Amino acid sequence: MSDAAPATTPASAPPAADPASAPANDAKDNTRPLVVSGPSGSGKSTLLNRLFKEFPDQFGFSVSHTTRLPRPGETDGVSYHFVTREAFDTVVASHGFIEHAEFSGNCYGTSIAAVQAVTATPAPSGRPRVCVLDIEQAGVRNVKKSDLRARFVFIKPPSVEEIEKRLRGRGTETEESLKARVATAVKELEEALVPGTHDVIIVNDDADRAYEELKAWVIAHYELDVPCKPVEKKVDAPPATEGKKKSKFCVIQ
Ligand SMILES: Nc1ncnc2c1ncn2[C@@H]1O[C@H](COP(=O)(O)OP(=O)(O)OP(=O)(O)O)[C@@H](O)[C@H]1O
Repeated sequence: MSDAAPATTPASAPPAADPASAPANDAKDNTRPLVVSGPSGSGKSTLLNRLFKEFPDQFGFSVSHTTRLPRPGETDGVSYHFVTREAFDTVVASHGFIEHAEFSGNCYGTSIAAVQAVTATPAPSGRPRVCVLDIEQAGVRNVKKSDLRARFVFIKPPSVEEIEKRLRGRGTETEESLKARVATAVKELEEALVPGTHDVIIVNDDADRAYEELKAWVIAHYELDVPCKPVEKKVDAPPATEGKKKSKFCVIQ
């Protein structure tokens, strides 16, 4: 892969000159799921964890379905929707899953209904929580076919070599699974970089810089409560108004 690409590549049409005539597609809408995809090792979890930490309770992952039995401490409807194979197959047959797969004899799936349910539990502001989908390319294609009206962010690694290095460093892969992930990454990158596939492409070369890019993009497309940071006092700042109720959050509109 080339290192020459700009850090952030708007993958959609350029913005309209007059904001008043901006397409409705650009309006902030928390009911639109945020799809974050990218090859294994590109840094999706790293960036999303930072986002969730900085904006607590304002994002949510959907609850997946599984045919495996609950483990001690797991709650149905919270950890997973624990279902029978028959019930799982019914959802498959009705095209109710965005993505599903079988691992070690158990089925797992992300349902469209579960994604929609996330917005039903509002954020502390009362606005809908933003449902985040961390999915693979096949899932991205299915979301595009659905009525979910999602927004698509692609996290691009600086190079395939860097993915391999990071996955080795993460220490979660066997040599075999590592090779498989790298091979999949090459294919995913080819497909994902076709213009129009994603709304924005963020190159995760430097985690701090990539996070700032992601955060700015998310704030521009969703209504979030931004926790206020203490502002440094300026010498000529006007005196604070006494008795005024202070809010914990600044709302970015
Ligand atoms: N910009 C970066 N520079 C260096 N290392 C990074 C960077 N971003 C993430 N990493 C590291 O790379 C490894 C893979 O990151 P992460 O687990 O976030 O990837 P992922 O895309 O979520 O992967 P998977 O799809 O397999 O879950 C982690 O060890 C993480 O700490």
